[in-house]
Amino acid sequence: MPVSEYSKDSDRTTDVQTHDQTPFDAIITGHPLILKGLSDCGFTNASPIQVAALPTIIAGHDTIVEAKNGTGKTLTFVIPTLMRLKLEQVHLQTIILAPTREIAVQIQQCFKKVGQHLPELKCEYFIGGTPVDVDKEKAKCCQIAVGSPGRIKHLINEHVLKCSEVKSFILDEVDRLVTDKSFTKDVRLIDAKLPKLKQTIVVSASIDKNDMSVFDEFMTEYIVVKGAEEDMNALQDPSKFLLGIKQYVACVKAVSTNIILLPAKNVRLLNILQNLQYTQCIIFTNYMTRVEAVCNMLRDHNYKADYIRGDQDQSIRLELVDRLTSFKSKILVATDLIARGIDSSNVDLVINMDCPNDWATYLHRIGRAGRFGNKGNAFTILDDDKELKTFKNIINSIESIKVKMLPIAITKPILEYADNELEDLNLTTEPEISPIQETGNNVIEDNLAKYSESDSNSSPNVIESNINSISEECQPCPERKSVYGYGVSEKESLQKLCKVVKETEKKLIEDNMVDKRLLTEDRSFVLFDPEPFLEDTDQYPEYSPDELLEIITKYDSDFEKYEADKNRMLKNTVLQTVSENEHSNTNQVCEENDFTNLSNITDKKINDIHTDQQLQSQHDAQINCEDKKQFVNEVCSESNFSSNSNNSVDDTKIDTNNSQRLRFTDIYSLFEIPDFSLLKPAQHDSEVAHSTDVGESDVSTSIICEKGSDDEELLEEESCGEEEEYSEEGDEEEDNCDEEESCEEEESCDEEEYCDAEESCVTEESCDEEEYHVKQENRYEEHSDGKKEYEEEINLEAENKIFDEDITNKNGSYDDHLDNRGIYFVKHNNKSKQKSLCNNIQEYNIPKREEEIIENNDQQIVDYEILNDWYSQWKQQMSRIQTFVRMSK
Ligand SMILES: Nc1ncnc2c1ncn2[C@@H]1O[C@H](COP(=O)(O)OP(=O)(O)OP(=O)(O)O)[C@@H](O)[C@H]1O
Repeated sequence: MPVSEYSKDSDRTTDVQTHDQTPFDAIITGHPLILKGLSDCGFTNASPIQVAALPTIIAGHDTIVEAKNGTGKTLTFVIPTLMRLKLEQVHLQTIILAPTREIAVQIQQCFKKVGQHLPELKCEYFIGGTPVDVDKEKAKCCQIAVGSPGRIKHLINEHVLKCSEVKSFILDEVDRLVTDKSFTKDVRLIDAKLPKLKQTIVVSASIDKNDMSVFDEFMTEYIVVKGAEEDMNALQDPSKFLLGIKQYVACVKAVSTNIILLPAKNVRLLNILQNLQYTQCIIFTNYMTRVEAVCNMLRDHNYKADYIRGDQDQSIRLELVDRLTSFKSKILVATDLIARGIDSSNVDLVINMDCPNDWATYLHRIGRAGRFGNKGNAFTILDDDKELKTFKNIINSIESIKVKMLPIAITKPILEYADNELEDLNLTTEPEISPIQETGNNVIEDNLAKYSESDSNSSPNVIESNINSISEECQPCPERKSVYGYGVSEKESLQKLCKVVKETEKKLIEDNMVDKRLLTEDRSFVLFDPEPFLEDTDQYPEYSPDELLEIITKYDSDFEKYEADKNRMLKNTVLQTVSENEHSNTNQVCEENDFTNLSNITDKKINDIHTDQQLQSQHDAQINCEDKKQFVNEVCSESNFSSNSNNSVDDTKIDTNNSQRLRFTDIYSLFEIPDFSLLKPAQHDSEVAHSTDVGESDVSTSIICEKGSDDEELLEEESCGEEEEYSEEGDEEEDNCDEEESCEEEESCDEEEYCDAEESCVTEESCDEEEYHVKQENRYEEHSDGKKEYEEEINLEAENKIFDEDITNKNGSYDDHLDNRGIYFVKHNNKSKQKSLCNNIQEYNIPKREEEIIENNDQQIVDYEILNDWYSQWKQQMSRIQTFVRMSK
């Protein structure tokens, strides 16, 4: 039934009804204009959470507000904020943070509506993706600032938003703001700028009990207010789910490849849409790339559909949300960008095309339907194997959830199925199948294990040599899909690889080889070869590591069948390298030259390949020689870097008492990632200087010169989106200023904190696109100004006080250019190197700033060589990791 037909108050669920209707004027006294505003918006009676929270918040207590989606939490802070506002004073009095720009705009609109009779009210939104100049104007006489943390932090740091008179600080969707480390830093920074004496209100529908301690940081004493529990109905309804939403799972047969799975899900989607009446629908997918595809598919079937995702221009995004909330769009296909907060009262159908990443995401997604006690339906389309299991695991952690299974063949309109006609989703999770029972003829048996067994005469590889310690720890559930060795699951394995990547980056940062603010979590993994995982390789750089991790994890093993020959060869390539390392370099300490030495590139690579060929022909006579040649050519042409024989670790330094450490070391060795912990930081400058002296300038500039190279393209492609948005939106000044923030962050955030933030990105199962986008946004805001970064590098003293300065000067753009290409800054003290760099820059019509550089006494300049080497090597390492991932399926 369309919402409009049952939207009378009495038809709403008890989620939003108190047993004795409480009119707002019973709670709010002395504010007739606010009451008038409420009444004009159609808000007469308060919802249970409003009844519970308003008195506490009006009384000035720090408060945690937790209530189901769509039950009216926004008004719990909008009303008290308006009540305490000193309208005659034009300075900033309240700051409200939200994790997405769209939510921020929505909150600001709510203030405007409820405060429509307060002519002096000045409530503005401040979000990334909009011109910062305009924000600066708006900030001048703003009383209530609502925004995304990045932009608000920026404006505070620029002293545009002045915090000294702020009386209340509100965090909407607080669980996101305080658990997503990319927000946490900003939130902390903002909080630190606000007066100690203020009221803090935090709000969410999904506060995890385990995360409560984090609030101690923001509030000393607080009151927790929960909507449902305060309400009489709470006893019957302790769950977090809205009573008005019926939840269904619709399965499709698990098939061998994603390429088949997606069309199968599309069929199911169409099937649902055809068998259901709905007013408005939001379809969520986990992947940015699918949003448009699903939307186009729907349009092909004559559905009126829009799509929204994070890489769209901000004005388009806002327009799309507006189309949804003003009921102009019937179906909106979206990423998790709008999973939270967005309120469109006519949405009564939510369809998940993929399994949400966690219970909170599921909760928020389906909470887009059933707003304020309306009824709605939520469907989650899953394959009947892995995805179904994952889904069960996710929702199992939520109390009182009821999900029905939709029959495979829908024979009548879905809502005509009586409850007893549909199976309950059995939430008992099935135990993982022991991989041992599945070996035999299975094509996806553990290639690594197979290799170890079948080729026992060959030199032992590092994995094999450490099998015992690993299996001891992981027994009794060994799994076959491991890139790590026996007893480690594929997922765990991949997560460990992810950690290794992070660990390596961290060490690079610690050794001052790269600038930590430019080494982001997205950098390394974009260097994976996308070909086997994604249909549309152009989209590849848009994936965050966590998304990639998930893609890889979910990637179907049947691909092995198609790529078997190639994989076998790659397998041998890697194993042979491992074997060589084991033999020849066991006791060599990894040296920094491993990274900078690019000599013997092609020869060594060809040698590797030849060795592989021999090995391959011994092992597999079926491989076609022509294919092999082609493969060799492919590898030679795509790789400009060879395995470096010095890249082994010193086995004697492995701490055998620490299996975790041991495993990391194995991986370093296996993938030839130098163990940076064995590097002496002091070596850095001298070694770089040495490599500069031997005339590597060609190499050093190759990132700049080889415009067509893969690395180059990837870097450009990745940075291009940022640049586009950045320049289009006129955020230069913002980014100028953000350098200050970075400095300040560096001062205030210790290394550990930084590492935590990095780590968080690793452990999240999949980075949703909203998150990705917001992270990107934060990154632009923090990092985009290469010039500023450069100045930081060369002027450490200024760095310490930069926060207090009002930086408005605009220098040349050459460093911007560098930054936009994703190239890192590295300290260096070689002037000739610096000069050649500047010349190269000039070739590309980039304004040069040679004098400025040379005049600098710190002699710290940008060095591309090391970065080029690093990228090349990293790329190769990543492709090897990927190869192992493929092999091990
Ligand atoms: N007292 C009220 N009477 C009628 N409608 C209300 C009342 N309070 C809120 N609403 C409406 O309910 C809808 C949901 O409110 P709101 O967006 O504040 O929910 P929420 O709890 O913040 O949801 P979410 O957790 O999804 O962000 C909005 O359309 C709002 O206008």
